Amino acid sequence: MQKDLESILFDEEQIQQRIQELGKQLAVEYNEKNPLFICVLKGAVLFMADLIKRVDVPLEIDFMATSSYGDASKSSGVVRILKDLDRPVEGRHVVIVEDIVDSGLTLRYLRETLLHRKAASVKIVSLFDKPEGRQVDIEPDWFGFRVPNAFIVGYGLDYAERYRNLPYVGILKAEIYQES
Ligand SMILES: O=P(O)(O)OC[C@H]1O[C@H](OP(=O)(O)OP(=O)(O)O)[C@H](O)[C@@H]1O
Ligand code: HPA
Ligand SMILES: [Mg+2]
Repeated sequence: MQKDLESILFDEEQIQQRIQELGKQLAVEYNEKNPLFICVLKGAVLFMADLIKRVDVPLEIDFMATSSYGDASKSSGVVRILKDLDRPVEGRHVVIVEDIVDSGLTLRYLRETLLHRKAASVKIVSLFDKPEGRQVDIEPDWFGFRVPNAFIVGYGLDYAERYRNLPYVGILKAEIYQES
């Protein structure tokens, strides 16, 4: 699969090292708040699994699935909830765990939805931030790495559902998403 990548941006060790740092920061912020960490499926599944092991305070987890890219490399602009949370968030300190903030449309929708449901607080941790992709005004409260304005895959991030299982992250060759 590596032959489909133009370059590797972050290897396994760099990713794990950065997640450890983020975990420590989150543990300081959420000590004694019993936060609810919400994983935004599917892309954030690897990050969520590695992150929560590094947040050494009591917390709970839940999952939501959204889709706006489908099999494309550009957002459709419409965010759909494919799977909702199991339990109410009213009164909870919520941390949205994302793999990437690109246009920002997914996160804006999720943040508004959770605030509307009366969460006590809603903050965002994203492993990757692509500021040049932004279409709406939203920023993660914590992020792991800035990435260039290119389509990246690996470590949960897909193109047409592929490449999620790469343990590293890289830029997908343009010819791969232009051929289909
Ligand atoms: O900032 P945005 O432009 O909204 O892009 C970010 C979102 O897009 C991707 O999800 P996608 O809709 O592809 O679903 P997936 O996680 O199942 O791949 C990614 O995992 C983020 O959730
Ligand atoms: O660069 C990206 N790669 C994969 N999925 C994405 N969803 C938003 N941006 C990206
Ligand atoms: Mg996707």
